[in-house]
Amino acid sequence: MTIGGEVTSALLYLDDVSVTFDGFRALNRLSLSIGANEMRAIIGPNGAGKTTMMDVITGKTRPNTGTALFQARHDLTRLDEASISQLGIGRKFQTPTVFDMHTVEDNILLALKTDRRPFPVLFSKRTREEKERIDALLERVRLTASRHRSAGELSHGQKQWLEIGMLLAQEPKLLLVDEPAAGMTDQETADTADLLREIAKTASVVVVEHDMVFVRDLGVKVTCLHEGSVLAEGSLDAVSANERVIEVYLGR
Ligand SMILES: Nc1ncnc2c1ncn2[C@@H]1O[C@H](COP(=O)(O)OP(=O)(O)OP(=O)(O)O)[C@@H](O)[C@H]1O
Repeated sequence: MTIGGEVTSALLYLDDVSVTFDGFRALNRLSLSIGANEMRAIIGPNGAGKTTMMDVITGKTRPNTGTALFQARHDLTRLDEASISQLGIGRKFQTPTVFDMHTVEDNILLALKTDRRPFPVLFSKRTREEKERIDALLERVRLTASRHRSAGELSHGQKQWLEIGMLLAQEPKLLLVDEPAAGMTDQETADTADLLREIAKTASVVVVEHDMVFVRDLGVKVTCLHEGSVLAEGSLDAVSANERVIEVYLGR
């Protein structure tokens, strides 16, 4: 493997990655790189390989062939999921997984601690530093006013933000977000785009999304996947005008 400029400057570098399930190629020689503090939107029809790509990055799925490097030196194809998470790669699945019975701020506190057993964490004294970090994270995800409510009472959009706040507590260098706008109101969708843009000032963000209004709002480079490879990449306007993209995805 040659270590060229693109490899060394990229935070995430995928090259020639293939994943086969029972003879079916879910990823087909996929190449993609994400820079530091870059936000990228990934679009594409159902079955294009978007989830499988995220699974390769997080170590859930091993590629049959190809290169997956983080910070030009960590070979993601050889690390397990826990090690990859510790490198600073966080993943937000489509359905929020927060602790409904606990308050919003306790959810953030649980995410801050490495000891995740709720009893010792919630009943131990909070340090000043922890309080400040909780305040800052709640502010960031727009939940300061809801801090004492139980997470189960939040709207769907607020639960998504809480989970993003819990991921931010781990200070990720790369955040993978799967369809954050699904099921959100128009206002929540617009607020989520703002939030992700803010996050991208200090971390890289990969957003898989079908909602084109939201993708336009993000205002970032777009990659369209199809049949496990990159079909088109560039500005949303350029990608949307691509005839193949219209044929396989947008024009449906
Ligand atoms: N564990 C698996 N075993 C067999 N086939 C799989 C497996 N995981 C994914 N696939 C297949 O691989 C292809 C790519 O799936 P993937 O979930 O990555 O697509 P996607 O772009 O995320 O689609 P969607 O937008 O519907 O979530 C699909 O045809 C899917 O059926």
